[in-house]
Amino acid sequence: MRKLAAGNWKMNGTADSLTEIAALAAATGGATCDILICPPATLIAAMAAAAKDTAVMVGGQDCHAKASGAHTGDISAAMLKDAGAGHVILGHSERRADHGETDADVRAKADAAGAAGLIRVICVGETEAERDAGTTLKIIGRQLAGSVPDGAGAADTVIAYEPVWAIGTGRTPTLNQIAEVHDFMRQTLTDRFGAKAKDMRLLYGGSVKPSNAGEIFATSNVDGALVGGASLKAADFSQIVTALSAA
Ligand SMILES: O=C(CO)COP(=O)(O)O
Repeated sequence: MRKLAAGNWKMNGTADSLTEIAALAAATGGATCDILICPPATLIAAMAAAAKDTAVMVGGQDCHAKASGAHTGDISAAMLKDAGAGHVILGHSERRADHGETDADVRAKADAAGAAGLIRVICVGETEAERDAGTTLKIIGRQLAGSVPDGAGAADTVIAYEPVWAIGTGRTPTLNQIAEVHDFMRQTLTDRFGAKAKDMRLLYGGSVKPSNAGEIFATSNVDGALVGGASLKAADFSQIVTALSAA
């Protein structure tokens, strides 16, 4: 399977940030993994233009479950596609927390994204309280069951495990903890989707940086990363891409 280094710019970036794309493309010329940047929606079209003729792919950070209509401020999957996105992040913990998105909401958005021909990057992850309570695998299992649509396959769906307590904190799970969750996700998805789940990319996200990327990418069933802060600068993200290419 081709691995995936994905960057989530979150609510960061303006037109002047687009210079990072040329720098990223130049620094990752020999990469053997897929490279994706998900900027804020305002930058998708311009980033897609800047990334044309490079290996860098562009994605959205959310979409609405409906195809069109009276939903002020929202963006449909078809609009993302029209702007040049090929992927969309769904169910990020910040959206689950800030906008009250449920597993059912995420699944409906994932269906809409699939119908529009976007690859869905569906996020799951436990809070610190859930980990402390020993319920991590139960939570991940519930989120996978509720958020991933029927019929999902390796070509249209990527799963990102992002422990909420590791996002933007500089804290990461131990490699054993990452392996435990990723092995569990592979098994859970295989139980549901059969052989198709073997090649479904399972990303780790949460305080990935150049200094820890190599060991994380060597961990069982880790097929790439979803990177926040360290994806904003090509100088950092290119090192993560290089580490993934070498893994
Ligand atoms: O939430 C994340 C990516 O979606 C991870 O963010 P950080 O890499 O900044 O911890």
